[in-house]
Amino acid sequence: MSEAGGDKEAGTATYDVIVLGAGPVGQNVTDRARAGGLSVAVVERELVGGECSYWACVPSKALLRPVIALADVHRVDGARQAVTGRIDSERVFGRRNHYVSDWDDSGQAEAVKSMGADLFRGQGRIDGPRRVTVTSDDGARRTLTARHAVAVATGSLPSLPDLPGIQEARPWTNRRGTDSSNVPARLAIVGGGGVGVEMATLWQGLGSQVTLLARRALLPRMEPVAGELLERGLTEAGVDVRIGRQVTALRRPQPQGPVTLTLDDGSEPEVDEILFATGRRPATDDIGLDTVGLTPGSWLDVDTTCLVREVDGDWLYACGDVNHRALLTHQGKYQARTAGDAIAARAAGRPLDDAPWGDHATTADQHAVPQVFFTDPEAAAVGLTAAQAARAGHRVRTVDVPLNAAQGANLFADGYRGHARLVVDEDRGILLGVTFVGPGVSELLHSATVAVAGEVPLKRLRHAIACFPTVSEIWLFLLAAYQRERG
Ligand SMILES: Cc1cc2nc3c(=O)[nH]c(=O)nc-3n(C[C@H](O)[C@H](O)[C@H](O)COP(=O)(O)OP(=O)(O)OC[C@H]3O[C@@H](n4cnc5c(N)ncnc54)[C@H](O)[C@@H]3O)c2cc1C
Ligand SMILES: NC(=O)c1ccc[n+]([C@@H]2O[C@H](COP(=O)([O-])OP(=O)(O)OC[C@H]3O[C@@H](n4cnc5c(N)ncnc54)[C@H](O)[C@@H]3O)[C@@H](O)[C@H]2O)c1
Repeated sequence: MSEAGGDKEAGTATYDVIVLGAGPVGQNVTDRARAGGLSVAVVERELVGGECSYWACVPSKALLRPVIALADVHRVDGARQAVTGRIDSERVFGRRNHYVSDWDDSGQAEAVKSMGADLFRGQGRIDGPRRVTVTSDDGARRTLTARHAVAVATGSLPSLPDLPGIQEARPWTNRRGTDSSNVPARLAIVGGGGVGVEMATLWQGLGSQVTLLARRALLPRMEPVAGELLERGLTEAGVDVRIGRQVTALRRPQPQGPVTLTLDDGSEPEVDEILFATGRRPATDDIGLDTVGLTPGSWLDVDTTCLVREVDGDWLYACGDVNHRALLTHQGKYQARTAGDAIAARAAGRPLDDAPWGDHATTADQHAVPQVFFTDPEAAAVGLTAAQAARAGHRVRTVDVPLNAAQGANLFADGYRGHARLVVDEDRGILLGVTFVGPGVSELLHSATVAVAGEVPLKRLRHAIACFPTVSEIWLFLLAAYQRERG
């Protein structure tokens, strides 16, 4: 009997729950299933901690923070004069290396074991209902059986367009974009979503001449004002932002030489590296989906408890990026906590609390997903945009206020430039969505998330007083503008 309660024999073992993938999401399923008294096996093929810890959220924010801190200091007279040198990219890379533990996952592997789970290193594949094989690097194969559940938390991979010359160009993805310790003199970035704009901010800040190619507006899933202010910020930082441009082909005749791009306007810019930030695909092509009637390489469609809809028997769950609900670590962890608790409840024969906003429901995935892009300015939003709310059939009123209406914003940064928008459900008198764009707004977002998820009536929000002189006082101006507009 292992610590986690699995019965191990030569090459086989049985657990209550098997978790595929030990990223932040897999670890949270594990934690909650263990808290529910279940034995858990966790299978990881690369690093415990996943993409988030080593090639996405953590290294990108470790690299971005010095760039944004420097920009913030330059907006404060008196402090600006004290900072005269250039950014020290070597030290910034050292900071990043510290936060990714030099790509050594032993600390996180220990954390998984300290939950009382067993960790299996290797490629996990579903092999029919409730069964998983694990093939380790040396080819050894084990078979694990789950009494109650298999939870897929295998994340996502970069999705690259099929362009002539793309292989020869050896493009960067989020991997080299976050683990490189060389600053390319000229870097082209394709894609104006979250990865594209954060990478443009950080590599321009570290000294590259960045060209950002976006076929549509920047941050197209947010309110248009976010993309507009960000385009202005990036341009002022020196990024060559080209909206509406597409790459049609690439050439890199010498492996160490420059890359020549062909654009749809016929121009042929030359760069030293090109980074594709053109979205994600599910990491499900080699996890045995065909053995349970699903299509390899597809996103996994789940119900509110994260149970995969198209599989019978209530045993297959999918959490995090792989279910395509919201490709964000915090949202995946929320799904994981919910699914882990639902697995434990089902295993114990307890009734589920899966009505909207119940303990076993991921209701926030539909109504209150918060997101922050750590750019300059920062872009932060929760819930629906005005366009999404109108499409969903709500009777909507939008309220817009420049963030420098709040004295706290001006004291935070001289010449503060930013914007706040409320999307109000006029029938219910509650907020459907909130957007803040400006320096330092990331920490402001949770106030909006509480209001949206809590469906706090606007009448009551008037009594939630923000301190003077903080940026949060923008709530006062937003609510006053709302009252004015309603007459
Ligand atoms: C550049 C970048 C920056 C980002 N920044 C943020 C941010 O600031 N905030 C935020 O909320 N989100 C951010 N995201 C999104 C975030 O990284 C993902 O939402 C998050 O990593 C999803 O977690 P996950 O556990 O589902 O997947 P992952 O973190 O991808 O982990 C999946 C794990 O499963 C393992 N695995 C896969 N297949 C198998 C298999 N067959 N067998 C065994 N193991 C397997 C993988 O090796 C990996 O360790 C960012 C993404 C990118 C690309
Ligand atoms: N701070 C954060 O929370 C954060 C940061 C980065 C990424 N993320 C998440 O990670 C996920 C992946 O981010 P992403 O930016 O790679 O994906 P994305 O889907 O957000 O953006 C990809 C962009 O690339 C464009 N695109 C797609 N194919 C293209 C092509 N052939 N040519 C030109 N443009 C093309 C799309 O129009 C889109 O605007 C997102 O869900 C994002 O929310 C989160």
